[in-house]
Amino acid sequence: MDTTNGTIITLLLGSIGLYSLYKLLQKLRSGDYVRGAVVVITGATSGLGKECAKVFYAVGAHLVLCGRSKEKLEELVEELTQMQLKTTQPHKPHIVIFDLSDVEAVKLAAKEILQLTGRVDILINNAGISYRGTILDTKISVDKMIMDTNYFGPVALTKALIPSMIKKRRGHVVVISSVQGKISIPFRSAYSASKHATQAFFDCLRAEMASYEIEVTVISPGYIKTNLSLNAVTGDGSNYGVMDKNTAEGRMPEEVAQTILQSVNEKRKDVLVAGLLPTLAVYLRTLTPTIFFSIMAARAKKEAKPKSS
Ligand SMILES: NC(=O)C1=CN([C@@H]2O[C@H](COP(=O)(O)OP(=O)(O)OC[C@H]3O[C@@H](n4cnc5c(N)ncnc54)[C@H](OP(=O)(O)O)[C@@H]3O)[C@@H](O)[C@H]2O)C=CC1
Ligand SMILES: CCCCCCCCCCCCCCCC(=O)OCC(=O)COP(=O)(O)O
Repeated sequence: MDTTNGTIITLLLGSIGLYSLYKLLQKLRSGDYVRGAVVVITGATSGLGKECAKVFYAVGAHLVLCGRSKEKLEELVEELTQMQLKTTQPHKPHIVIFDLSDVEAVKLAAKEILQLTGRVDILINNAGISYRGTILDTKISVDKMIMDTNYFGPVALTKALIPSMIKKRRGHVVVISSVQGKISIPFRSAYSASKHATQAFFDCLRAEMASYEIEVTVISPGYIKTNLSLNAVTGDGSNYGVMDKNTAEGRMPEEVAQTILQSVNEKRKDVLVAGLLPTLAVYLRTLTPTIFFSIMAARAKKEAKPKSS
């Protein structure tokens, strides 16, 4: 081995060593960020929200679990308190019940949260509902319901809680958007619009909060194996009630919850949690929109149900 090769190998090993040390220090420091932090999670009754509750509880967060069903939240608290934890002092989670689509109920819930805990360190806006339908056959009341739940609810909750973060000059707002917050696919108009609005609002919030040391993380997952499609609504407001193949074959919610914890620890700003095709689709939409629009039009044509007359 000549001197040049030797130097290159030494530099390479040195860099790997330094990088590993940096990652280790980051991991050690990040443990403190969530341990003991008051973490509010919406949509904790099911799917991704429930898994976030488990993952954040396991690292010592002081949870406030939000949802519409008291029974399901109480079951989750029971499940959490049965968990064998490495942290010495687990905090008993609080539960707060409200419907996110009702802005007045959201404001009251925010007050209740602050009365219970005195502060919020991390807010995870996770709850959401999806939809299946054609634009022409979808009632405007359904468009509004989706926007109320997926957009105005998280916006109202964030607005009500963020002044308490500003006072403390500490806080982190996370929102679970979707790949569909970056690209629109056919027959998801209301859902996709609500997620695009979410992306825009929280990008703006990030800029406005930078001077207060408040972090904003937008998470945009691809398909996750949850009840999202089963709970989706159709254009007339009825339940869709189907476990879609894409959803059933999606990522496991516990894996996505871990990514969310890591993103919070690393104070990441915008996180796409998706496979190759959706990721390419996001780039295609930006770089060559005409091609993307043609692919979507072909998809709409292929998936459209034939009209009976
Ligand atoms: N699963 C997927 O493929 C993907 C999901 N996402 C997003 O992840 C988030 C979590 O969804 P996921 O876990 O998959 O789906 P689930 O249907 O399993 O969970 C949705 C959660 O949102 C709650 N929720 C719905 N409507 C309301 C409301 N009006 N008020 C209060 N809570 C409400 C539900 O509560 P309740 O039990 O009361 O119905 C439930 O806890 C959503 O924002 C979704 O858009 C993003 C990308 C992909
Ligand atoms: C150079 C080659 C580029 C090829 C690009 C082809 C484009 C392929 C289209 C891919 C579309 C991906 C859509 C992903 C949608 C998604 O992951 O949504 C997540 C959700 O929020 C799921 O909600 P839903 O209610 O729709 O189940």
